[in-house]
Amino acid sequence: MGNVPTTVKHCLSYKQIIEDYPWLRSWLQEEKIISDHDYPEFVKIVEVGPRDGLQNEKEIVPTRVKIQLIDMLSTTGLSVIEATSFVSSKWVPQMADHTDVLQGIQRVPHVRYPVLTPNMKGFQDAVAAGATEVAVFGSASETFSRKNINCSIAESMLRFEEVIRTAKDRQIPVRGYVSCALGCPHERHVEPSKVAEVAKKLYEMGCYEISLGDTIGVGTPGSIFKMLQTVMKDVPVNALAVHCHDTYGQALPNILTALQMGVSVVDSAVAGLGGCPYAQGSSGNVSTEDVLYMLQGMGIETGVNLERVIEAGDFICNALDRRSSSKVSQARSRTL
Ligand SMILES: CC(C)(COP(=O)([O-])OP(=O)([O-])OC[C@H]1O[C@@H](n2cnc3c(N)ncnc32)[C@H](O)[C@@H]1OP(=O)([O-])[O-])[C@@H](O)C(=O)NCCC(=O)NCCSC(=O)C[C@@](C)(O)CC(=O)[O-]
Repeated sequence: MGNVPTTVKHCLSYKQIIEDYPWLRSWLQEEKIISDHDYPEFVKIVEVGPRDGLQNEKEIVPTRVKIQLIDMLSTTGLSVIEATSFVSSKWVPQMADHTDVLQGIQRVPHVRYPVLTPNMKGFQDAVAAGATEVAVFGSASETFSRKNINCSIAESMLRFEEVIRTAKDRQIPVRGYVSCALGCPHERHVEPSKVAEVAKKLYEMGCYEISLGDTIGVGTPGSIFKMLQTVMKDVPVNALAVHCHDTYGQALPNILTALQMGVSVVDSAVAGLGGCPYAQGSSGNVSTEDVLYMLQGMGIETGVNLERVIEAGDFICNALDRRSSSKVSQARSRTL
């Protein structure tokens, strides 16, 4: 929220005043009365651990473990937990139990459980299994699109169009992903204009939110700034989310940059699990615990209980017999 003196904060709706008198903002910033950045007051966390976090695990994680993880996450205050994906089990064996997972979890009111659906088959299977929200996933890189979903970007858009249209008829919300938004494991550089083009198409087709994925975690505050600046010309900022992997340790600074630009939806995975099976060498997602700790420190609301997320992280790390990638979780276990 920035550094607003208590008197200003308490006696006036300063945000409203700044909206009514935009010239006041620069004066307040120059006088250091408010921060140079207008951070969102609330950030929605989209927990992708059970899907993005687990899809790349070599050993098949037992279905009951996935269900327990989702059930634990459901008690943390998270409002969105991506549960699984309805993709080919030949391509991603770890997600073969999608129906059992979706039907086995205890759904908590006000928590949404979206699932990935790359095409009509995935969509139909997901709906038959009880999905009430889905996500399509495209790419800004032609090569990654072919390797990940076995079709060109243009073909993927035709597939998604059908999924989105059918979902709309059934009043099922659709989220859209754009992978390789800051770099591709095959083509390396990806032009921000290409990211904007794909994001715009998904948005115009009816996706309510577009998640921009740094699939291989190569982005920096400099590159995410340029990419978001370009995308924001075509898609309103309140429809954008960032999805950062932490390969180069840049995920938190990248998220901070996105927040400074007005983005208020952040994807993250409990315990920093994850990696994409079609992006060799990329590391896990930014950990939910670390994002929450940063947001708490900035006074930004999320509605999510950090301690409970740490417990869910401990549970899944024990089940996988691995140390959490979350710095916050590691620090907490050292100080216990
Ligand atoms: C997209 C497909 C399915 C196309 O797969 P395909 O082989 O090109 O599909 P096809 O239409 O040619 O059909 C071939 C066979 O697959 C079956 N099939 C067809 N569709 C489905 C389906 N939905 N579910 C189950 N089976 C399916 C279909 O029935 C047929 O079966 P057969 O007759 O040979 O027995 C395949 O390429 C696939 O499953 N890819 C996996 C993609 C994936 O899950 N990637 C990881 C997630 S993306 C990601 O992690 C990035 C993200 C989102 O997190 C953001 C970021 O980090 O940037």
